[in-house]
Amino acid sequence: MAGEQQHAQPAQVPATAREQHAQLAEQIEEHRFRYYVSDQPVVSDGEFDTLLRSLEALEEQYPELRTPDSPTQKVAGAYETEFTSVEHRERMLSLDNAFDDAELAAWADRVAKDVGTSDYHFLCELKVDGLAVNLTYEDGRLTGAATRGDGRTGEDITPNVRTIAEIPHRLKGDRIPALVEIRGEVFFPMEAFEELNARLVEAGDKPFANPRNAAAGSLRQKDPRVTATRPLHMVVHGIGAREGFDIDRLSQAYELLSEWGLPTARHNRVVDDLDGVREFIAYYGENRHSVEHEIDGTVVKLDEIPLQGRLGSTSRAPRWAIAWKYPPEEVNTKLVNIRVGVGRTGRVTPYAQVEPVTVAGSEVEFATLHNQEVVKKKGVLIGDTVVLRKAGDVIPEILGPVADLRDGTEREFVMPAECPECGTPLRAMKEGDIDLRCPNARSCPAQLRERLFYLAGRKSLDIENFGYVAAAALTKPLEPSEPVLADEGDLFDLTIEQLLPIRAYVLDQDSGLPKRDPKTGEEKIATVFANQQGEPRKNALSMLENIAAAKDRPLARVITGLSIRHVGPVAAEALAREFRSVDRIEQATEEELAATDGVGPIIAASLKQWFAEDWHREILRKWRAAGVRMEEEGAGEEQGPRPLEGLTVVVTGTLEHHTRDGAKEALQSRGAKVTGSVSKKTSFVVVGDNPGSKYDKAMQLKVPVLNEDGFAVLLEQGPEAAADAALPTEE
Ligand SMILES: NC(=O)c1ccc[n+]([C@@H]2O[C@H](COP(=O)([O-])OP(=O)(O)OC[C@H]3O[C@@H](n4cnc5c(N)ncnc54)[C@H](O)[C@@H]3O)[C@@H](O)[C@H]2O)c1
Ligand SMILES: [Zn+2]
Repeated sequence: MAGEQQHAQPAQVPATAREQHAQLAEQIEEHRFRYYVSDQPVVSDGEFDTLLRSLEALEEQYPELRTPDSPTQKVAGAYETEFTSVEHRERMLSLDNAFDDAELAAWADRVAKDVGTSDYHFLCELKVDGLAVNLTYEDGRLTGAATRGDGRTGEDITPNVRTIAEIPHRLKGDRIPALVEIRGEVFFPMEAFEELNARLVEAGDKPFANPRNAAAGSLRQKDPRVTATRPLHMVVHGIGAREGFDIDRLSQAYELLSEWGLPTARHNRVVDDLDGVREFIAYYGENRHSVEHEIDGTVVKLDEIPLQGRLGSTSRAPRWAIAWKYPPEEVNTKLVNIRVGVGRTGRVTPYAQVEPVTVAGSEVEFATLHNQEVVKKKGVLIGDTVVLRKAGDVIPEILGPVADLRDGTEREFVMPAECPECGTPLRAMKEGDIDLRCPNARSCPAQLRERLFYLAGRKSLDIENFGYVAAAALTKPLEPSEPVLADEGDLFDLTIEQLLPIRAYVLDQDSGLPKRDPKTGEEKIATVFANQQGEPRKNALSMLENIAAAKDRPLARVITGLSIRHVGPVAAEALAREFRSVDRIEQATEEELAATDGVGPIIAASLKQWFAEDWHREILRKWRAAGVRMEEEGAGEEQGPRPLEGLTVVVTGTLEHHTRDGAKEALQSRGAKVTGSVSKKTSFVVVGDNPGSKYDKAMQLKVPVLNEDGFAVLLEQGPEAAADAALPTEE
């Protein structure tokens, strides 16, 4: 017997290991209590799993420590709580995990060996991140609902579960069994999470750290009326005890359950072999966020129910199923500070600075907080331990605080009254705006820096060697005392002599904060444009060359570079196309601007406001004097004729001698309008290779179709000659 063995060789387990085991076990039990009973865990799942794995490793080394009451051997959750306990007819188990492909393959091998047939299938399911519940239906009526508890006995939460709209009080259809236990996961939708926390904070209650805790906390309410106000959902993922209901395959059972009106999963897949399983795992690893609930892994099950019985279960988990965990997207970290950043348009946004952590494969130090209202709604305090989430390519965000770890030193964030970069008092620009802005648009170093960086970027003038560090050095140097640029007006007149003496912080583009030396921790300062001998750096010289070359960029890019609110590349393109010069945009009335395709009233108003500022017009004057393009070639009355004026042309398919944009520009510069869809009003459709449905449409509507040769005729000789060169239309 195990007990006797322990007695026989007590010396084999060193006292330190025994002590370590006891300590770990106690910690784990405490975390489980916080997780399953208080719904307020203080460590992340990842940290918890690490503790549990350390315990397992210790027991691997000293098997005597693996007693039946070790946390590794039990389904967690046997606690005295305020709910009445209720016995499950069949045990509710946990799941064993596979953390890599070898563990998954080992599980599949064991199944193959023990199952005694080669005729079986794997059912792949998503692992829903919520809390497990058991529903008991007798003669089709919901007669009880319980949490998992220790797997044998759970908490009676029947009145609470009855408030969940998706869960039928009565099963519908025929073949309703005398008894069936339904197992599933209750979850809280991510979209509703922030709103719930906002409500809790406003009422002076503790916010939840993440949606999983919100689900558990909402369901396990003393007053079911509170549960009723929470948007809980459920996904069914198993069956327990049953009478008068026999079925061969779990996947088929789900179909039946669905007919009875139960919320079954939509993403399950039955596969023949391990490769099929791997594919499913890989697919949802990539598409984790295409699902309506949070998932923390996938669950692979033997689909044949009689074979499940043959494999049986351990004290904690079935042998016929295994969970594959995806890397956690949530970690706990300390909210060191809430800072505010100033954007290109002066918008001041708070963001979180956290103790650096690695999550979803990258190191995170900053997370967005959007605005001061969001900070309040999330209920986070500076100094809190917080749950940080980094999902895929999405910007890291803070979900909520771990309120149970507060020690009273945490403090509320107060939105500063003044711009952190230039000291100007902040204000909302319009009544009802949540966002505060720095009104010092012209020379606020932060705003000018962001504008310059944008102007030098891909979407605008695309100036190589002109990056964030240069933009910062030109606008907020340590030396000389005055920045070289007070606004973007003098950009094209910069000289190397002006640049050489500049010393400035080397700024990080994501945070706008000085980068630090990894060794000393000191903020980096550099003569950005000169080397140690005081000679120009190569980058500085090419930056100046590239600035000069940028004077000749197309008009639309110049307009984009002015950072006029709401005027991005698309609107700039529309403006350049319609007005063909900055002067004409300035002279146009608001109505004319608003009537332009792709512009509209908001942009029109914004343009009018922009041109009303003296310093803006001064920028234009200086740029013009420096030789920056202010009009499209061929613009203005005195310029050549517009031979294609009045024509509407569609270009489709791949042309040999023109890019799509090139073809468009060639047409537009001659006055034609280029559109994306063919109608009766279309004058010509230009087709290249693989033209697709637009070609068919043109044929249908008998719109003249030009191949590339015909297109050349149109450009060179005009519409009449082109009509003769059109392809024959089928009758
Ligand atoms: N942060 C903490 O302090 C803390 C404490 C305790 C536990 N935890 C976390 O809880 C989890 C461990 O809990 P566990 O032992 O219940 O194991 P588990 O959650 O890893 O797996 C078992 C559970 O998965 C659920 N499940 C979801 N989708 C399923 C599906 N399609 N088919 C079958 N079951 C499905 C079931 O409810 C089942 O009970 C870990 O993620 C752990 O990190 C965290
Ligand atoms: Zn400012």
